[in-house]
Amino acid sequence: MTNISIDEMEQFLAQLPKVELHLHIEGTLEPEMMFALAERNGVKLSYPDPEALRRAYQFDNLQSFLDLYYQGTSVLKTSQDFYDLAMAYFSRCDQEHVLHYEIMFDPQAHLSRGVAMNTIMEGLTGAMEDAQRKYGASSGLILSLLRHLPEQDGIDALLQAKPWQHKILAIGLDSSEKGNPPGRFRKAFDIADDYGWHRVAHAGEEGPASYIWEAIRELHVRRVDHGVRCSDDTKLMSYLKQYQVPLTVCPLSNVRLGVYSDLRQHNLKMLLEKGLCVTINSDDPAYFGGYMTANMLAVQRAFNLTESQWLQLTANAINASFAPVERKQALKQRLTAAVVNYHLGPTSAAAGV
Ligand SMILES: Nc1ncnc2[nH]cnc12
Ligand SMILES: [Zn+2]
Repeated sequence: MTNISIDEMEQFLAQLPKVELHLHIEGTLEPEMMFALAERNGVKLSYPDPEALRRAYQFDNLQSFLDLYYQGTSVLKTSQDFYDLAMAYFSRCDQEHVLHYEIMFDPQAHLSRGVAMNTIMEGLTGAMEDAQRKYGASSGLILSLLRHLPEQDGIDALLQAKPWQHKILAIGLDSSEKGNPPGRFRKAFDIADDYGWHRVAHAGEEGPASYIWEAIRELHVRRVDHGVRCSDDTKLMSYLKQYQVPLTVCPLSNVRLGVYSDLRQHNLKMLLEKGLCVTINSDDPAYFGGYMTANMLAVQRAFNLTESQWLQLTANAINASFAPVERKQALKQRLTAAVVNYHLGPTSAAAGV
């Protein structure tokens, strides 16, 4: 490939088909929507307006973010609220050519406020079905347990999700990582196994590389959310490479939460070049300053990746997804067609060149 300019590379990234595998739907709650839902539901917020709230988004670490994130969920009360929240993200995905997304939700953050599992699930699944019809996108739901709470609280949430088990793709594990090792959630993950779900967990975001091992060995996770601390352990890096265990890396999140002081210090390029299955994701875009494309552009500005590295990152995300084989094939075809189209123009792509 010939060298292309920074502007051309940014255009290339903007039009590239994308797959997002690490996204908390509650983390897409933009301040404007938070205020609109607060008004609709009679909830009082502790900031005067969306701008003041946005100014408060200065985080020292994961916990300082989570404190605001959980406060934000207080405006989500009805199925319509969950529907509107999800639909806003899906519409954004359509604009950014995100063709497949696997979204996490935190039921315990809502059940504890008296919002029923049916309310959450009706809203989210309704939006997913409409997004499939309207945009042709495919999606999946990951029920994520809050690791700062006792395992039994998570098990109770899982039992309430049983009637919805066929609408959920995977179990996840998130929230405050330090001091909350994955091994504590073995029984909960066994229940998810009985439901036929896949398994993922946040590990090695702020917590040590040993939590990544633990998530793999004790929770049998199929992919690791974040996982960037794997670079502290060379044996672990070799394992992740050998078994192509996907890492759902979230660049802007890692900088906003102080995991890296600057994107140029991030290890994602090194991990990619060593052959690990790295993917790029947005985590909580309303809080961290950007959705998929913004994350990709920030990575490009920091690392000046090649086109083939971007194709690798996207192929990794397709392979790492829980989409059915036929859908993965269709996504790969869309990726190839978009690249041909970008370089040779739409006629060539349509002719199957
Ligand atoms: N980045 C993150 N880490 C852990 N838990 C989360 N919940 C929402 N975003 C999270
Ligand atoms: Zn996350």
